[in-house]
Amino acid sequence: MTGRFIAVVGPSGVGKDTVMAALAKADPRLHIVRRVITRDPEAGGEEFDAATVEEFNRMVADDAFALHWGAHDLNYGIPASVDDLLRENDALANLSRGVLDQARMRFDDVLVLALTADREVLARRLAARGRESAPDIAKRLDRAGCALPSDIEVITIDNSGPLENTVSHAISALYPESVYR
Ligand SMILES: Nc1ncnc2c1ncn2[C@@H]1O[C@H](COP(=O)(O)OP(=O)(O)O)[C@@H](O)[C@H]1O
Ligand SMILES: O=P(O)(O)OC[C@H]1O[C@H](OP(=O)(O)OP(=O)(O)O)[C@H](O)[C@@H]1O
Repeated sequence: MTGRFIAVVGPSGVGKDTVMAALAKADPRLHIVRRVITRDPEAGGEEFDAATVEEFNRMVADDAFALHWGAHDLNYGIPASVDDLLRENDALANLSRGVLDQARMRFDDVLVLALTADREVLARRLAARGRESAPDIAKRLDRAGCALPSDIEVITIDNSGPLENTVSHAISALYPESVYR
């Protein structure tokens, strides 16, 4: 594998999916990993493959996932086919902070892109996104302070400001040797 597995992490509403989409649009070296989620296929937001809990459990039993976890009463999986993508490309995956240690064991080259924003910004963005109910938003905000492992390479970027700033900062940090824009 020559590509890097770039785990995009941060609290709910910080902008992980939005930043990933903007990064993939801005730089052809970056490819988004499409997740399998036990979420209503009509829920909106990121593009994902919807599965029922039964289908998801079958995929776990069949070793179809490189990584999988549970959060927000949902199951999430990174398909094992990510290995094909990593043969030639860098891959961006929206990950739980809770599976970073597992990611490090599963992939040769893992880099963490940690996005941050103030709690007020998170609350405003989650309300504006409109995908979750008020109690679900409150639960998500309660996880905003979740810690990262200390012994892993992390690029931390504040996404409180304009998206373009986050994108140019991230690309310079991911490809410091290149002037590509
Ligand atoms: N830099 C930004 N400036 C303004 N709004 C943003 C920015 N980044 C993300 N958003 C908005 O915040 C909301 C949450 O973003 P999303 O990508 O769904 O976050 P996450 O995947 O981390 O939960 C979305 O409505 C998105 O359009
Ligand atoms: O353990 P944590 O680091 O808190 O992350 C928990 C989950 O939250 C995010 O999911 P999802 O993209 O569904 O939620 P979000 O869009 O609200 O961030 C992330 O991808 C994890 O699946």
